[in-house]
Amino acid sequence: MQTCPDLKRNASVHLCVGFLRRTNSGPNRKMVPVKLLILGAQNTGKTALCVRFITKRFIGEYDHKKEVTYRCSRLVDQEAVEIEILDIACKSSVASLESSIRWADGFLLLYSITQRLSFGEVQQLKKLIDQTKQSLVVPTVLVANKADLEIGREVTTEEGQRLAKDLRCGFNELSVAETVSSVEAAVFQLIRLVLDQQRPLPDRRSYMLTVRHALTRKLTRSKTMQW
Ligand SMILES: Nc1nc2c(ncn2[C@@H]2O[C@H](COP(=O)(O)OP(=O)(O)OP(=O)(O)O)[C@@H](O)[C@H]2O)c(=O)[nH]1
Repeated sequence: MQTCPDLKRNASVHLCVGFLRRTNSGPNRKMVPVKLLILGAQNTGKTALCVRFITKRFIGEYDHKKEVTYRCSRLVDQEAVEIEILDIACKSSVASLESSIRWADGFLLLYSITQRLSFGEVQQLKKLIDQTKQSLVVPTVLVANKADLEIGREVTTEEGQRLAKDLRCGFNELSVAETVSSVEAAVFQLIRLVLDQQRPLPDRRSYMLTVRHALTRKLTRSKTMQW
């Protein structure tokens, strides 16, 4: 296993993957910014997931003292997306946690299948997210990590699926250590949820026009009746 003690030493890490070089999108193409926050109990693999997504490598141990913002650019369904993932310090105050929640557009909620306590913690975290965001729909994906440690499993896949349904989240059970593709799939699923929420409703304009016409007709009719 490789160690990476410096990753959490810098307040912000800029790991920009060469997206523009790999695609035919020109430099003038407008990127959509998407801000993600990864949350979960200690030792669930939050930093490992971020580093895996950004670098495709699994690094065993990290220094956990400071928060880190990971940055990269990816194409998601032909959309150029500028991604920021905030991995906060494990001993953050509630005030700083709430401020990070306000900053983010979407949330990765991580628990470890070998740690039942971490499963309980994601429920508390989702409650705090909903209270802080005060929005009916908050893009969130629940990630059950360490699926390679079947022998130490304390949370079943069905329990994870049920919780995701209750919390109205996406769900992925995976092993950051074993597969990079499932990590990418989970992050992309969240990005899609964020992009969907940011897109204007396709029929919002026509709906507004319909309402306007109906109101105009009603006003004209009532005027006619008055005269
Ligand atoms: N077996 C296994 N170990 C993993 C997996 N993901 C992470 N780990 C290990 O779990 C430990 C914790 O991972 P971290 O990424 O440091 O966890 P964290 O949630 O960022 O921890 P804190 O910053 O303390 O909250 C490390 O030893 C990782 O190597 C996985 O999928 N399988």
